[in-house]
Formats: sequence, C-alpha cells, structure tokens
Amino acid sequence: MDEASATEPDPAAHGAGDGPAAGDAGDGVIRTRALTKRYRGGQLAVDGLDLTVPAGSVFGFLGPNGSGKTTTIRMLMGLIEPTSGTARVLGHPMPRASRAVLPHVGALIEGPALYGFLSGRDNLLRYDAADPTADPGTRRVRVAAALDRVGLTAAAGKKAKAYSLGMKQRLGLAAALLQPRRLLVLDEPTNGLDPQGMREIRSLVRELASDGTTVFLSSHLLDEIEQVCTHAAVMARGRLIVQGPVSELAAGAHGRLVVTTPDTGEAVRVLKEQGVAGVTADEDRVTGEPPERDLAEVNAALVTAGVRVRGFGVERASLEDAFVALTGEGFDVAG
Ligand SMILES: Nc1ncnc2c1ncn2[C@@H]1O[C@H](COP(=O)(O)OP(=O)(O)OP(=O)(O)O)[C@@H](O)[C@H]1O
Repeated sequence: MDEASATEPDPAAHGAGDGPAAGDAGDGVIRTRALTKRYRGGQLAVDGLDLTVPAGSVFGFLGPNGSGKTTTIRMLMGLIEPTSGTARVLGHPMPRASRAVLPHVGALIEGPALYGFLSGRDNLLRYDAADPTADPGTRRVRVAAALDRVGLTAAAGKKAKAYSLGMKQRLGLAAALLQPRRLLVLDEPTNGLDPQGMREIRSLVRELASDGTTVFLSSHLLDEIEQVCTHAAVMARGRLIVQGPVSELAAGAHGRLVVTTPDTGEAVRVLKEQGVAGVTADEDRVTGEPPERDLAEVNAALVTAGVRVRGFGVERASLEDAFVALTGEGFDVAG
C-alpha cells in the first residue's frame, strides 16, 4: 500500500450488518467515482474513472494494452490502493471491505495458479480446502459440480500440466465457481487461447450470466466484447472514453457506405464528387462516410457515370467504428 487512499465509512466493517448481499441495490455491482491511480514512478495509469456496472450485465472492459484495465481491476479487488477517488463493489468500499466482499466475488486474474503435478480434480480439492468457510463434508460434491460446470469432468483425473491453455483457463474458472458468486471478474480470460478455446470460454461466460451472475471481463478484442457483452466501457490512456449498452455504443457510430464494383477508380472519383468523405478502395470495394444527402442520388450518379454497381449500401457500424470515431485513432490490438 504505497499511497494514502480516499476513504469512506465501511458499513461491512461493523459486524452484524446484512453483508454485501444487500448493499448494492440500484447502485451498480461495481461503481467507481473519480478513481485514480498514479504509480510511484509517476505514471498516471487510471485517471478519474467513473464506472457503473449494472447488476446482471456481462460488462466488457475494453481498451488497448496499457490503457489501465489491469490497474483498475487490481483496485476493484482491493489488491492495490487508489491514489484518490473511490471504488465500491457489491455496495461496499474497496479495499476497506475486502474481507466482506471478496467471498462473493470469483476472480480470474493473470491466469490461474495451478499445480501441474496434481490432477484437475485435486487442484480444485486443494482450492476448496484453502477456503475456511467451505464445509469439508461437501467438498467432493462441490468440486464435481464445478468440474461439470466448465466441462472438465472427463479430464478431471489428468494432471494439470497436460491440460491445454483453454482447459487451464476453464479449471481456473471452476476454482472461481466453487462457491456461489454474485460477481465474476475475469482479466483477459481468452488471452492466448486458440479459436476453439475462445469459443468455449465465451459460451461459458454467457451461461454463467444467464444464471444471473454479473460478469466483468476485460479484453482488448472488440469482436469478443460484441459477441458476449451486454454492456461495455472503453478505456484509452487511463481515461474512460464511453460506457453503456453495447447496442447503443455501436449505434453511436455512423457505419460505412460500401460500393462493390469492378470500376473502383471511377467509383472513387464519383463518390468524392458526391461529397462522400474518407473514400478508400480495396479490391472491388469502395467505402466512405455516408453523406448527408439522399443515398439514392449517390447511387444514380454512379450509374450515370457508367460505374457497374454490384452492391450498394451502408454497413452496420461495429464497436470498432465507434472506438475509432470516439478516439480518432485505430484500435491497437497488439499483444
Ligand atoms: N506497477 C506499476 N508501476 C508503474 N507503472 C505501471 C505499473 N503497472 C502498470 N503500469 C503502467 O500503467 C499503465 C496502465 O497499465 P495497465 O496494466 O493497467 O494497462 P492494461 O490496460 O491492463 O494493459 P495490459 O493489457 O497490457 O495489462 C501502463 O502505462 C503501464 O506501463
């Protein structure tokens, strides 16, 4: 704990209380206000973050590498103190209420810590035994249920070191699911997985969410957020760019006018003449920003100029278009 943090009263610290189960009504499962982290070296990693994660959402925390996602997650989990601002999880302030809150939160951060020489099942038995609140009498049942949940029953007897990366991630998720959780926090859960492993984790996330668990997952993959998340927040250089339902975020961008034609050179000329901005050609596709004017007129101008139009229309905007429109820069997906 290197810096002083802004603190506020901690209702969970005074015994009795209702515990985190009752504390977050209407407030969001996660709520931060002006949350800021400046590291010792002076690096401003998170800058005035106001985040609200609705109960029951699958919330995508999106941003290029270095945008402050992991730092935020570490503050939310009480692993590091904010420099200033506040973070509440399940209605309680972090890191002060960590002991009351964390038993209700399953986390998969920076890959699961597994013993390679133990089987998947034995790894989970060990995890469960490390939890002082877990009843030893029902341990085997809990572990079997968690293995089943993530589709590892058949591989439960294999040593963890023989697992694929995707299986290891699923075993980590199983560990997070040994107890019923109200919130799952997953830091880049599909990072490094092959497409099949990614699909498995994504469908598992959807399944968990359909049971009512709120899932907060970070990712640098826009299409992943579009495929699994109901809500998203976009980070760039430590700052929140936008947050809201994924459908609304994508709708905020305009989409692209797309003309498919073998006569790309002529099409580019006509579209520019028609006031279409940002025209680019790639093979038989010419795209640009949809102009204000009637698109039927633009199409007619192409045809009149002798351009053989095979396709003409506006493609739905993706979250990537929204990101580019909001930040004025491309999305760096390195790493
Ligand atoms: N312990 C630390 N000390 C100093 N600077 C740090 C530390 N951890 C992260 N940073 C810096 O803070 C900024 C945000 O990093 P952070 O890891 O939170 O981003 P991220 O979005 O999670 O990226 P990644 O996906 O690469 O982890 C980066 O510039 C990073 O170099």
